[in-house]
Order: sequence, then C-alpha cells, then structure tokens
Amino acid sequence: MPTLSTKGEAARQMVKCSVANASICFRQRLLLPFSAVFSSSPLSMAMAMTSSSIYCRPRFPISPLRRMPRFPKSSSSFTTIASSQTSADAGEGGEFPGRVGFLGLGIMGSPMAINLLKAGCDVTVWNRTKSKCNHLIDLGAKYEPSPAEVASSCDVTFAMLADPESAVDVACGTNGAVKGMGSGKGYVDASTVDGATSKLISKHIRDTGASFLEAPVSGSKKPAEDGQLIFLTAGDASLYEIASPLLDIMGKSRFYLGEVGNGAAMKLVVNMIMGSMMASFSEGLLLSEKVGLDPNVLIEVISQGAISAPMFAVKGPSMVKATYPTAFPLKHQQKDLRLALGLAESVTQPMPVAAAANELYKVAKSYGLSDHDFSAVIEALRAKLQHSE
Ligand SMILES: NC(=O)C1=CN([C@@H]2O[C@H](COP(=O)(O)OP(=O)(O)OC[C@H]3O[C@@H](n4cnc5c(N)ncnc54)[C@H](OP(=O)(O)O)[C@@H]3O)[C@@H](O)[C@H]2O)C=CC1
Ligand SMILES: O=CCCC(=O)O
Repeated sequence: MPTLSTKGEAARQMVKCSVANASICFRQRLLLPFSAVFSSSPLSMAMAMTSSSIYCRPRFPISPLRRMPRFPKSSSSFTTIASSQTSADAGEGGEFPGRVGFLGLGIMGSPMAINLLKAGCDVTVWNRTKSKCNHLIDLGAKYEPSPAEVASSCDVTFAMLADPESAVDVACGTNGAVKGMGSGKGYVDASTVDGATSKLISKHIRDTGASFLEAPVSGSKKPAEDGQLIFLTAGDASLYEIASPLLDIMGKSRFYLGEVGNGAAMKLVVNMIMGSMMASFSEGLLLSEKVGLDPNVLIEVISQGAISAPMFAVKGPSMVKATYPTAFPLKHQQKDLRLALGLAESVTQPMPVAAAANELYKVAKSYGLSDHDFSAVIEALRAKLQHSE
C-alpha cells in the first residue's frame, strides 16, 4: 500500500517499526549489520520490515508519532508521510549503516549527494563528466570510475539523470549499474522518465536479485539544496523502507505509490501541469505589458489570489527582467511534456492545453534556450509577438 511520509515524522518512524516499543526496536536494529537486514529477497525483506530488526538506525531521536495525514477512501491507493523537520535537524545520516552510491551530479544530483554527505553518509559518486565529482570528493565522497563499480561497492545506489536515454544507459549500458548489482543491493532512480523506461530499468535491476525503486522528485534546485524535495516513489516496498532515512535527508516528504510506473506517471502529470502553467503565465505577463499594465503589479495581484503559486512569485520578477538563471532546464520541461503527452496517448486522453504548451517549449528550444531555465519559454512568445507587430 503506497504511503506518504513527511520529514521528521518520528524518524520516519522509522520506521514504522511495527513494534510497539520503539526504543527496543531501535536497540535491536543497532546490533544488526546492514547485510543482515537487507536481503535481496523481497519476501525476506518484507518479513524484515515487519519485524523489529529492520532498517538502519533512525537518524532522529525517537519521538511521539505525529498524526499521519488522512486521505479519503478514494485516495487509498497511496500513502504519504511528511515532516516539518529541515535537513539541518535531520541528525546524522551516517546512521544509515550502508554505503550509498550516487550517479549523476547535475543541478539536482549534486546538492542531493552533498546533503547525504553532510548528514554523515558514506557516499560514492560517479558522473559522466568527471570534473563535476571534484567538489563532492573534496567534501569526503569516494569516487568510482563507472556506474558498475559504484553499484558494486555500495548497498543502495541512487541515480539522477537527464532523461530516459541516459537513465537506461547508466543503468543498463556497458559498465552500467546493473553489472554491479546483485542480491542484497538496491537501486533508486530519481530521474524523471516515463513508466516504460522505469519498468525496463527495474527489470534489469531485479533480474540480478537486487531491489528497485523509482523515486522522481518534485522540487527544483533550491529545494534540492535545502533537503526539501518531495519523493514520488514506487517499486519494491522493502527498498522504500530501507532507503527512507536517505530520502528524508534529501526531502521533506515522500509518497509510496505502489507499482513501478506510478511514480513516473505522477511526476509527469505534475510537470505537465507546471509546464502549461508557466506557458499561460508567460502569456499573461506579455499581455499585461502590451495593454500598458505593470507586469510586476500583475505578479503581486496573482500572489494575493486563488491562483497564487510559489512558482509565479519566484520566477515572475526575473522573467520581467528577461533573465533566466537555470534551476530547471527548459529542455527537461519539454521532455516532461513530451513524455506526459505519451502517457495521455496511452490511455487515449486528449491533452490540447499541454500539447499547445509543448509546441511552445519546442519553439523555445529551437531558439537555443534549452539550457536556460524553463521560464525562458516566455522568449518564444515574445518572438511571436514581435513577428506579429
Ligand atoms: N532541475 C530541476 O529543477 C529538476 C529536475 N528534475 C529531473 O531530474 C533529472 C536531472 O535533472 P538536472 O539535475 O536538472 O539535470 P542536469 O542536466 O543538470 O544533469 C543531468 C545529469 O545527467 C547526466 N547525463 C546526461 N546525459 C547522460 C548520458 N548520456 N550518460 C550519462 N550521464 C548523462 C549529466 O552528466 P554530465 O554532467 O556529464 O552532463 C548530469 O549528471 C532530470 O530527469 C530532470 O527532469 C526533477 C526535478 C527538478
Ligand atoms: O521537474 C522539475 C520540477 C521543478 C519543481 O517542481 O519546481
């Protein structure tokens, strides 16, 4: 059954240890080596999860459980856990008693891995462009020269890659992570990909006897730096539980959504909405200017009403100044719209708004804006406006 968790929530309650006496559970866990509690067999892991001997040691002091969010019956296909603790409160990630691998140190992967290091985790990194590993190595990370070697030397390996192609290549290609996976290990893919890609990677990982969790994130560069991401996970529930202390270092909440593909689908629906919102916001900013209004006042008006959103408040002022410091690259937003349209196609759902937005991002890419922030999509509209004048 899928779950949502919020940071701090009694150390993930860790643990939801189904043991009434949390302190006993805690002590017992401390005595067990990681390998003893992380068998690759889904059955044994599931059994471990329901015993008092599961998981790594909590990173937070055990405290009374907060009331879990309640969802209407219709929402019973998932569960969530959330916490108000910041990553600074998160205790020592070194209490995760295994080695953590991290593949992909881009805008998101780098701060995520840094937070694991800062929390005391034993982290080994790899990135296609090796120089991006240097800062992490300076902070204490180990380095391995291929995804296979990272996976082979770690208990749980995270991946945060650009797109479906790179996610498959890093997992399943020559010297890919699959080559280093095996019984007792876990692979957590946080890249935003489509469900079919995630299932393919999952199959290759699971064929080795290892466990797989897809875990795309909501939240951009700043939430990644602040340990405030939202994880949308699906796959092996046992790995979800084992990896939760690590997810809680990097994020503020986590959803467990069941079968592989559900996390990817949730992420694509969210980003489809976000991409359309940004396109519509761009049109509004330009229209306000065109009719002689101050777009900064429009941003203020929006911020006080029902359609207020952090995204408008954060991105709006820089869009007015026509600056687009990259937090979420435009090429990734267009990729997500494309994948969301594919998802809709698979269930024969028309998506006229998202399709129109996708076209606009494609135009923006053709103007060389791929690596700018996705808010630069306004430039595609600006250009259209100039042509029409
Ligand atoms: N930025 C954001 O706000 C958010 C992004 N996401 C998603 O997270 C993922 C990562 O995003 P982000 O960090 O912004 O992206 P970046 O473009 O900054 O980083 C992409 C990473 O993928 C690696 N990569 C790309 N192609 C290949 C390849 N063929 N083989 C091996 N490695 C490759 C890059 O390596 P190299 O350094 O060598 O280029 C880099 O480590 C994407 O799926 C994105 O959609 C999710 C939430 C928010
Ligand atoms: O995939 C990128 C999402 C960005 C965000 O959630 O702010």
